[in-house]
Amino acid sequence: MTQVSLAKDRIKFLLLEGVHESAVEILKQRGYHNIEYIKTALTEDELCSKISDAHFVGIRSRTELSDRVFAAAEKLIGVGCFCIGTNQVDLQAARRHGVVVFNAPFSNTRSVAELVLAEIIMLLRRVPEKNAAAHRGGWDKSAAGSYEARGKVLGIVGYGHIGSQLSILAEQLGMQVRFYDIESKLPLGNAHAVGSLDELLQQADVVTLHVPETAQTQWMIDAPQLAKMKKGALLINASRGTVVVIDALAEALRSGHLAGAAIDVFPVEPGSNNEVFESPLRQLDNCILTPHVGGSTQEAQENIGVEVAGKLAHYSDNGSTLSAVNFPEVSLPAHHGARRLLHIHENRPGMLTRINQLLAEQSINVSGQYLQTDADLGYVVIDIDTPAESDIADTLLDAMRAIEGTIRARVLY
Ligand SMILES: NC(=O)C1=CN([C@@H]2O[C@H](COP(=O)(O)OP(=O)(O)OC[C@H]3O[C@@H](n4cnc5c(N)ncnc54)[C@H](O)[C@@H]3O)[C@@H](O)[C@H]2O)C=CC1
Ligand SMILES: O=C(O)CCC(=O)C(=O)O
Repeated sequence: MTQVSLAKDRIKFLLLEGVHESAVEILKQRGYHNIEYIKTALTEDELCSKISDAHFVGIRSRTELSDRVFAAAEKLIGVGCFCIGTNQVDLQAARRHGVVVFNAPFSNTRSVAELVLAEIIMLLRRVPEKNAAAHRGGWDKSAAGSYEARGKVLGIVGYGHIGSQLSILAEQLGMQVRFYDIESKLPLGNAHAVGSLDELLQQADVVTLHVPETAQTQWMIDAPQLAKMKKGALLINASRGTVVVIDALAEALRSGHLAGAAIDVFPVEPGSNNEVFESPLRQLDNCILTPHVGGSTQEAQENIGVEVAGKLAHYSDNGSTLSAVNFPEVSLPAHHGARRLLHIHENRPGMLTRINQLLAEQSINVSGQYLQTDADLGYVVIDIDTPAESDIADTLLDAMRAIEGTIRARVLY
């Protein structure tokens, strides 16, 4: 499959799930006006049809980009996840199709940490139940089961960007922070690491989950783990819906083993605000339910829009894959006056030799060459000196396409 450089107005961006308008502004500033903007996620069938003429697609956490979608996306060269998680994208399939995937690894982390901090206080004070009762005309003025955050043990599972920021904020409230992470992490402030998930569950008054969706974190919190938590403890999940077994949690809340929970992410989430949200947790007043809004603040969304749209435009203009999540990373200087050839290939012996042979046969002077490979993918970028009126780059591109093992090739003018 090949892709030549196109005039910017022919490069189509398909933006889904209502990504922030800042993304549209950035793309327009960078000269890209062919933008289709859709507020919801699409089903796989809808997506397969919509994506067929798109060169870039922008999504959030709800859009599944499967192998089938990539197969239908014949022109696609880049994906922007306007969020942190990339579990909704088949990253291996993207590589096989020569599609680079970018995300925004930091921009919404503070927003999640702040929401969780607020939920800790609300749950400790039994606000969800009191609020629900008041809405029904009840008046539950009582201190029973209500506590200060000061002095309580906060157990953080996953001490990454969100977990570690929360750690600092919670210590400001006087909480004692312990965390469990599969990697060795520098404890911030007075926090300290514990050796196992079970240890953390047994010690914490509040357990909060900040892990990515992986095979290891899938259904990590089920009935046996909930049983290990202290009676009257609280659980917060703003990570991924597949980390907690919802039926087990509902039972722990119903039985009173857990005093409360705050859940932002669910195994199945509505694709748009017009769909009904179904969950056994809807019946439980001691559970704060939020519609996957941990990262949904104006600040975070605006910053994410700028960051991810900028990465997509940069890749389109310049070929740079710096900070891509599924591709060999190549950071490239501007290619003023040179034609730039981009070649994505299977990492086989002799690939670079064959490309360089083509250049030598045409007596082309190479002004820059950049190569990065990993186990099975190679990405080489070649700047060639050629007069502006020459069409040698197109000739070379055709020859490069013919090399066995080529996944995708482009030329930038
Ligand atoms: N609710 C929302 O709107 C949002 C949800 N998220 C979710 O939060 C997750 C975490 O975000 P960040 O802190 O930025 O990610 P991060 O990658 O900085 O940190 C994740 C941490 O979890 C650890 N980890 C991985 N597997 C583990 C396991 N099995 N047990 C214990 N620790 C494990 C990692 O070593 C890492 O330190 C994201 O992957 C995303 O799924 C992120 C942003 C917004
Ligand atoms: O805001 C969103 O759409 C998704 C946020 C999220 O879960 C993430 O950044 O991983």
